[in-house]
Order: sequence, then structure tokens, then C-alpha cells
Amino acid sequence: MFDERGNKRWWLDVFENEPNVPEELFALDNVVLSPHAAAYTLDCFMDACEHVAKSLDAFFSMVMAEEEEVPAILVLASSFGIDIKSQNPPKYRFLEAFSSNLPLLQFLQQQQTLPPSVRAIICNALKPVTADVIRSLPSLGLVVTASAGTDHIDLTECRRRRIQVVNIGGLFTADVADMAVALLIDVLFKISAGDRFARNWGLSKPLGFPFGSKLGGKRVGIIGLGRIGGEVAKRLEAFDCIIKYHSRNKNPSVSYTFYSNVVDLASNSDVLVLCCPLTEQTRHLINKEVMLALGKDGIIINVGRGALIDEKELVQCLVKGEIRGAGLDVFEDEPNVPKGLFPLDNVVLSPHAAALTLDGFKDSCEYVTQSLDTFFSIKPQVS
Ligand SMILES: O=CC(=O)O
Repeated sequence: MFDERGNKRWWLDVFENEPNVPEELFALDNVVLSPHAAAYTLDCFMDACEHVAKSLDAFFSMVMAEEEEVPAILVLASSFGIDIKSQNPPKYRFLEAFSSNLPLLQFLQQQQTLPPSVRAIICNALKPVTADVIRSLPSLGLVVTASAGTDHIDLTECRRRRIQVVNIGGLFTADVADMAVALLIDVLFKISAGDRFARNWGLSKPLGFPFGSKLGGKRVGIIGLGRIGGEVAKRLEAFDCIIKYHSRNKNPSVSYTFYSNVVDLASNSDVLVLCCPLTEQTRHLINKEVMLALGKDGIIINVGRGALIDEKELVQCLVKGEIRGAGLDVFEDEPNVPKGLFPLDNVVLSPHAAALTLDGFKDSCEYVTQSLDTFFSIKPQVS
């Protein structure tokens, strides 16, 4: 830049240490100073405002779209979520893994879903949620199990990842207690065995069916006097049974005789009803020693978990007549039932069906829905 006499002049709009301008420049005639104002026109300022507003809009619409994305729910147990599936607009995207034999990651790929999109799992007692499953889903925050038991879920991994685990609580308590009583009555009165017999009865075998046994007066040892055990006790008291129990702790609010030792309880009972959860402490709690203590007239009913009993020993004791019978709703390696039980007429088998009533199923769908709604309505705190 030159002045009117052709001398060179400097125009400086920016400075090294703004807003400080070097004072030496103030005395110089060949310098024009400007306060970093090259873009300070009204038009330019309006354009800049528009640009900033557009950038903010673009950013926040992307964030909102991400937040509003329909959460993907991995459904391991068949048919859960049926009531919420039909909602419009859909609240959740159910990925029905129970209907596929593919390994998890391949299944998700087939569903065009990235593992981080899966935020919750719905399962039941028959569908394990292993540490491997949990580790493959980095955004998993909730596991809802349509069961009272949670032994099929890797709780250690869930705790480590702060994944919420919701079970069905007491929803099935009465059904499971009813099933325990039904199995006991079946074993004592030989209802299932009688049904098989009656279908081939004919005139040729009028007296071939063995005697059953009364329920009233039986000494019933309940193992696990929690919600279900308590309901079993209540029902069997009404049948004039004598109730005893073994639990982790003595329950001061009941008058039933407490046994801290399972072998002692078995020696003083005609029937053992297993209602406790499966833990490392209760695995194979019912071993050969307990069965021999129960004795040849003893009956075992299991509505807890299969692995509470040493199944191999159970088959042996039943075959040899070292105990009299068993009613089993649960098995150690479901859905595999020990084949050694099949030919035995003193055993009643049920496919983990205590909670499989139509009414109970509707209730559990509702419960699962509520659990999802609660979880997804609580936004994480921004820290
Ligand atoms: O087995 C069924 C349950 O845990 O509810």
C-alpha cells in the first residue's frame, strides 16, 4: 500500500499477542492499524450467524436421531415381547434369535444389526446368557429373564459391566408350588403310571396295578423355605402333612421343624421337595448319602433346578429301589433328560413346565414389557 506521495505504507489487521498491539507502531506514520476487523462487516456477520445456526441444527438432529433410534432387543426365549411387537410406531426392534441356529454374531449380521445396537436381552431359564454372549454386546444394559431363577445368567459378568438383571420375581410362585404338589400326588397315587396301565388294561390284567400311597400324614421335608417353599408348605399342611425344612437360615416366623443338615432332614422325612435356588453351595446337595437317608419309601420332588440332585445317583437309587419314586420338573442338562429314567414307572417327568400356563405366559409378557419400558425411559445421567 502506498500514500499519496508514493511512499510505501503498511496495513496491519492482526497481531501476535491480540488484543495487545506493539506500542512502537503507534508513533509510525507509514502504518495503518486495524483491530482484527477484516471480516467485521454487517453482511459477513449475518452470514456467519446463519452458518453457525445450520451447523448446530445438523449436529443436534444427528444426536437426536441416534438417541431416538429404536432399541434392538435380543430375544432368546420364544414369543416374549409379542404384545409390544405390534405397536406403531414400534418402540423396540425384536431380534428373534430363538428361531435361528446361527451363532450370535452371524445372526446379528443376518439381521443387519451391529452388536453395539443391542441394548437388552430377553431370556428364560432355558436360555443361558453366558459371559461370551455378554462380551459380544458392548452396549448391553439390561437382561430380563422370564424366570424366578437367575442361575443361567453370568451374574459376575453382569455386575462387572453394570448390566441390570431383572427376573420375574414371585409371578410364578403359586404355579410352581401347585406343580410340586401335583407331582407328589401323581407319584403317590401313580396317576401317570395308572394312565399308561389303563390304556392297556383289558380283562386279562384286572389286578396287576400296584398300590399307591396316601398323602395325609406324610412327613415332608422342604429344602428352601423361600417364596415357593413357603407356598408348598401351606398347601401340604392343608393335606395334613407334617412339614419340616432345611434352609440357609432358620425362619423364626414359622413353627415347622428346622434341620440345619440335609441328611438329618432326609432321615426324618418321607418326602423331600426341592425348592431352593441353584448355587455353588446347593449343586448336588441331594447326593447318594441324602437319598439313602431318605430310604426306600422316600420320594423326591424337584421343582428347583436339576443340578440340585446328583442325577446319576438318583437313577441308580430309583433302579435299585433305594428310594421309592421321584417327580421331576427340572433336569441337570435340559433339554436332555437322563434316559435311565424312561423305563421307570415310579418316576413322573415334566419338561420344566411349572410356569408354562397360558395365564402365566400373558403375565410374564406384561412384566417383560414393563421392565423394558422402565429401563428405556430412564436416561443415563450426564456427568
Ligand atoms: O424355572 C423357572 C423359574 O426359575 O421361574
